[in-house]
Amino acid sequence: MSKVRVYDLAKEFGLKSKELVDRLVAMGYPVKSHSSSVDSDMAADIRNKIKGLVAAGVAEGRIEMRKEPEPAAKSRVVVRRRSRAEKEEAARKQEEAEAQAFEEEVQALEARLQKAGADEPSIAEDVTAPEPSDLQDSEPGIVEPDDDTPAGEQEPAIVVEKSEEPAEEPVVAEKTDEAEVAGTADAVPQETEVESSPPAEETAVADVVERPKRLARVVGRVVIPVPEKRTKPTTKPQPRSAQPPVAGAPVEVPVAADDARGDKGKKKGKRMVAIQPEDDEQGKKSPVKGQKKARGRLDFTTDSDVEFMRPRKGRKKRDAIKKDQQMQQVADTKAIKKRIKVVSTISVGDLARRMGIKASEVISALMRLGVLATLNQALDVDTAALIAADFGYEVEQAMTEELELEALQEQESEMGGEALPRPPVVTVMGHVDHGKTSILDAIRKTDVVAGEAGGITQHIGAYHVQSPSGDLTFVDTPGHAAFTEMRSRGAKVTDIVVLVVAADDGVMDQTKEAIAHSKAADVPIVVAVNKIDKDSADPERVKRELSDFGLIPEEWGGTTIFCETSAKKGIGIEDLIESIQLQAEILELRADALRRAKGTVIEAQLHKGRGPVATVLVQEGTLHPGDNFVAGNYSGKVRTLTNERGEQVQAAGPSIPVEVQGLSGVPQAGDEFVVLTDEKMAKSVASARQLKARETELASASKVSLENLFEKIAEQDVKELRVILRADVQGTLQAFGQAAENLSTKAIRVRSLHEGTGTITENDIHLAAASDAIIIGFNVRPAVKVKELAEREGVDVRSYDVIYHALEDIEKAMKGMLEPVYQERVIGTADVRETFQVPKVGTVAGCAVIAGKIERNARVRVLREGVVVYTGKIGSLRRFKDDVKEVLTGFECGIGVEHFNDIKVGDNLEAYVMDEVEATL
Ligand SMILES: Nc1nc2c(ncn2[C@@H]2O[C@H](COP(=O)(O)OP(=O)(O)OP(=O)(O)O)[C@@H](O)[C@H]2O)c(=O)[nH]1
Repeated sequence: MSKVRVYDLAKEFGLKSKELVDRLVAMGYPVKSHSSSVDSDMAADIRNKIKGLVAAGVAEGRIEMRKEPEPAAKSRVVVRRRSRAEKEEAARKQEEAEAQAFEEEVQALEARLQKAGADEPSIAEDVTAPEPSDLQDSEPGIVEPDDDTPAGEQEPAIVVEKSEEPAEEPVVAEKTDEAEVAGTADAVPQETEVESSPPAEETAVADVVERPKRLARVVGRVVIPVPEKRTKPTTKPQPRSAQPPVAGAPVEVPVAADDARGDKGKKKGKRMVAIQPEDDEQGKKSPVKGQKKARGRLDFTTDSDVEFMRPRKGRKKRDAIKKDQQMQQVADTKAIKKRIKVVSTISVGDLARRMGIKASEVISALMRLGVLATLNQALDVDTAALIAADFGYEVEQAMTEELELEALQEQESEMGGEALPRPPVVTVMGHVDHGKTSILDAIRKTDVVAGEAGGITQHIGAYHVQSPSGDLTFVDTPGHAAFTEMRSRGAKVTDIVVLVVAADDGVMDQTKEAIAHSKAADVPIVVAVNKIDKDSADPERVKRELSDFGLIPEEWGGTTIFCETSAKKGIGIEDLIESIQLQAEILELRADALRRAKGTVIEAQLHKGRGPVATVLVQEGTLHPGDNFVAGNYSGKVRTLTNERGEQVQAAGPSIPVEVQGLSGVPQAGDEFVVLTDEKMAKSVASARQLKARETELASASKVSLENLFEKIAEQDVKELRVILRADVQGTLQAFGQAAENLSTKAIRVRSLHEGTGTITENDIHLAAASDAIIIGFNVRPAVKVKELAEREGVDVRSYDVIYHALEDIEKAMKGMLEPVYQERVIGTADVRETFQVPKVGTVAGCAVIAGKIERNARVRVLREGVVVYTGKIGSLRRFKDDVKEVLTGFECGIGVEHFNDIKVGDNLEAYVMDEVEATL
């Protein structure tokens, strides 16, 4: 009997596989995942039932989505929209409830308005004049009756409304006659569109809903004290009451309108109007006031703005208040010299130094506040301010640029257009020679565009493939080290990992590492069992082996998609691409293409002729030439955008990688790339970041270590102690892994993130740094380079020779009782270049000191390929024939190791001393 896969059924109905699985499970069908199979009878039965459901869903979707009719929507999309429609419905109801509350307030206010005097213009009178200036000012008019002051004195408040809340203006336009409103250029038609979409009876309700909300906000605004300086343009609001324009007022309005059009024109249609206002909103530093007004007006014309304008306005208002307060403070605080600027955190030691007092005094002050702090502990601005106040200092939050950027990002995500499906970003990983490159090549061959244009001509670290089975973007980083290094910089670029495993070779070391790295990053894996064309291929074995790592094939009841491929013969490549798309569908990858671009630097370099260039993967929005941006610590303006085929492009949307020219420096892979409103902002954010980078370097972020583990548990910073294990033999790993996990308590779980035999590698350090893990090695020692990296990254690397000691240390650390009395300090490393047999003495190693120094009295470890083969003391240290006390880097010497004669050429000798460590508080 033929079998049908669930995802094929899903495709038939245009449903998402996940959704269909959920439905089928709810209906009691024995399916587990999208690739479960059902026999043809059951499939027919399902088809019947689902047909009915989908039809109902379509109808429902249409009814609910009448506001946003979309031509030729597939039934699959309709089902998604249905749930959105439900959400909208809920949101609408909530709004109505809110609106009712506002309505009551408004009624009360209107009653007061009537009492206050008939001479003031009513709302209706206000809006009879269709001129933009009238529209702008009509809202403030509502509050005038509350104020008994003459017109001239009321105006400052009105001016504030105009400059702070321009977006509200069309609210009143809504209430005006349609014919008149049509005259107000671009501001109104779209607004009308929004309001006109609901059925006729709802429109009336909508009016009621909208109006009181805005009135209520206006009332709130009047309460805000208006600073004196804002009384300047007193004449502006006068034409509001349909009087002949007074000098000044009409000037403002045309400027506004012109600006709005001019601004649009400038963008040459690059961005849609929905984006435009955001652009402008950020232009708050703009010296031209009129511009701001125009922007506000534009804001409101976008149909989707109605929802999100409120929070933005709130923020704007708060910002304005904050600014005013800050300005007042400037005058007040000039007298106070004792000021400390803090970016985001300051260490206890630093704070003490800046106040010129002892660190212990700061620590005692913190204790009085109930905070137990160490010298290097970072204090946030608030805590630092509290402590500093005790000593007569003020702490000021520095780097407002970064905060502004945060606010901008928040706004962007709030206001953007619709989040639409985007292509998945894929990284291919696997063991050496299992066929990563071959699979990538095979996939690239399916690219329809590259096929026509002569293929991918340029290596830019990431490329986009448009295959008939769907679009994909590959991030072609060299292995998982780069992948994890980027993650350690906070960048999440990859959506899906394709794990290539050769069917004739099975799971190997790097396969395991790739699994560990993907899991730590929480990225789903699609397995490509490659080389199935080979006689020795055994795909079942690969499945069995991968199951041990939690990658269980769907046919065995798991959730991992396995594809059998032969990159060489082009078998299964289409299936692989489809599976990736399927996984992407499950992840519901979406992005808003209309907002300002935001992405991640994949790689960057200094090019001889072109200066700094960076490959950027756009993750949100659309990037255009001319955009001002900040990438890591550098700013810039996009000069050119180049795709993977070496062609210059005018736009790059979500999931599209492009090479960007126009940077002021070389950012790092994994740095965030954000488009900002203007060059000035980009520059100030970049310089603030450079400052912060310097500070952070000094404060060196505290990662988890056994020493600070207890502290971190107490602060609830850490819920699990992640450990990466390395040992000389497999048996130790198993024994320790098990015993360590058994140490888990309610407060903290011990979790082994990755285990491997052999020496500690740079990859281990990257993984530990990105995952906040510690590294424990048994009889293995990291190489000098690896050790330096660990120091730079602040990763705690501990070496033990007995499992019991390691377990004891972890247990003590968990209880906060770890008090190291002695701490090992490596003082130097030497390479063994030759060996000599000296009668009565034994083997002497002819060495070159490659790092630090070797001291006669030091202890020494003999390492062979990173594995400790002996630990003991230095027996003799000679330069030529003389006994010496120490030998420095770059010099040669003879070293004898006490009671050890098995030294071989190529061994490393690591000299170390044990320092006594004072017990910490
Ligand atoms: N028979 C067979 N050979 C394959 C297949 N895929 C790749 N190979 C061969 O396997 C070898 C290694 O393939 P690569 O694609 O270079 O493997 P890789 O994983 O990228 O290797 P590294 O870049 O060294 O990590 C090459 O000789 C390929 O021709 C396949 O499907 N079948």
